[in-house]
Amino acid sequence: MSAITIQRLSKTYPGAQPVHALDDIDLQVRQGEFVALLGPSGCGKSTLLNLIAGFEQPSDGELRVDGKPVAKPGPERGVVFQEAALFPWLNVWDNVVFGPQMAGKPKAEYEAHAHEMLEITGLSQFTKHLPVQLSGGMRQRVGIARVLTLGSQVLLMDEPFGALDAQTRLTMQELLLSVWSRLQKTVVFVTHDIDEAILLADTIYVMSARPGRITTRIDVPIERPRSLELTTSDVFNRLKRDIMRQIRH
Ligand SMILES: Nc1ncnc2c1ncn2[C@@H]1O[C@H](COP(=O)(O)OP(=O)(O)OP(=O)(O)O)[C@@H](O)[C@H]1O
Repeated sequence: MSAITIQRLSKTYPGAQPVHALDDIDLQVRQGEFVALLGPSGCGKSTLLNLIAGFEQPSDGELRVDGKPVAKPGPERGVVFQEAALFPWLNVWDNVVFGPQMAGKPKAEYEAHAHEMLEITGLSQFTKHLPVQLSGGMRQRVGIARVLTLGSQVLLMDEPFGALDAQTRLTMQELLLSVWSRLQKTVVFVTHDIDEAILLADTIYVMSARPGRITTRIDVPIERPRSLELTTSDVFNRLKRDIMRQIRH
């Protein structure tokens, strides 16, 4: 069974001038697959992600995660935004365990897991730091550790590295590759950066604007494990040229 099944999905935002944000979207995401949604600003990438997250409801069509229709947000679908919305008065540890604590889980059920997720995201030495004491990249790591600690099998990432400087962005892409290969989560990753999509994803869906549609599906024919050096290879550049051509069309 696919982790995410989307069929003939459309979304129109109502209003005096309704916005037809998505039209006739078909998409299947396998368990453990890394999918990138790539397209220009306004093509509906965030709308699609918000529908999968359950923040919005489709106007038409079907959307299932693990076979069940999505009716509302849930802990099995963790969302990482461009800015990690951390509680500024809580330290890293308390931010990361906030979800399981609020869900009333006993410490024994989440503590060891939270420590492991903090280790995987390189935060073990920073558990007592407040968000204000961390860089943007470190705050995003906390955001990722938090959804991993929640136990979400599906990670929905909306330009999570879009606000970071170029160097930090590369470090975070490497971190995400390593987290993904260790934990085999299903990831839907929104970006308008072609390099980022090729480096990270198994499959890239290219979207066009107004109304947002999927124009092309690309299987990234690059073996894993992947590293940043890939981005200067011939196969990478050929694929990048192809995608740029398709986006221009
Ligand atoms: N809540 C809303 N109400 C009305 N229109 C909306 C709403 N959210 C998004 N839209 C519109 O839907 C269209 C798609 O927006 P969306 O944010 O999904 O695109 P995007 O591809 O993620 O863009 P960006 O890369 O700039 O974030 C845009 O025209 C946007 O203005």
